Amino acid sequence: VDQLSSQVEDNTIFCLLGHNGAGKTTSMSIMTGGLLPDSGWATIAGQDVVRDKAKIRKSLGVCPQFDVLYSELSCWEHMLLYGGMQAMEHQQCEEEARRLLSCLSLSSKAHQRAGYLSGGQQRRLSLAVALIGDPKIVLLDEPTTGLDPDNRRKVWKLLQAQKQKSTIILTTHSMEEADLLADTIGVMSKGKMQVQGTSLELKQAFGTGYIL
Ligand SMILES: Nc1ncnc2c1ncn2[C@@H]1O[C@H](COP(=O)(O)OP(=O)(O)OP(=O)(O)O)[C@@H](O)[C@H]1O
Repeated sequence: VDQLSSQVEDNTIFCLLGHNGAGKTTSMSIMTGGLLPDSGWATIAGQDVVRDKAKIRKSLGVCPQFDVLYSELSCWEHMLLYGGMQAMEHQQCEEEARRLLSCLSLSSKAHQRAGYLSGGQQRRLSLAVALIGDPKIVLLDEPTTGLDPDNRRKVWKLLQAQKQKSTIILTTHSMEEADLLADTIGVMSKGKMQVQGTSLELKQAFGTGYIL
């Protein structure tokens, strides 16, 4: 990642769009504190991602590119565990867990162990875990990869509603997804941010329109 400079407004969705190897996950890892930048800096709500990592993590929800779930814990137990980490009160945590599992069509799997879920179900559980407790900032690395069209739409609906409570940064390969969800789109290639703007601005600048 080279000379990346970007700013995301509160309660908006920022989509980082780019091909395989563009540098999206690397950028996300720097924001979560998983990777140290060689130079430069990033702040979340005014706090430095390296220096104030512990403080930032309290207001961060993360869905990594590859699901990091506990195979022996059920969906429900995952929700309670992560809700607890967000210091949610028990009853509120249960209500929120029920709501999120229902929005992501996982209610019938609530008491199934994560190790026995399908790939798409695990992906949705990873997303539910990232959203519980309404973290101020939500970082989602390709949250809809591997989902069927119906579930992808459910995720889009959930994220659009979540915007009222969180600022969301997500990576995707899908132009359709970025177009539908994003308030601002950043297009990355070869480690650099090539262009940023709203969908309309990008279409006006680069779109050729349709020829019938
Ligand atoms: N730990 C690492 N050390 C060295 N190079 C790395 C490391 N991790 C990733 N890279 C390289 O950095 C580049 C960007 O990788 P990154 O995972 O950020 O891409 P991406 O945009 O998320 O791609 P994808 O869509 O395939 O997930 C790739 O060329 C990759 O090989």
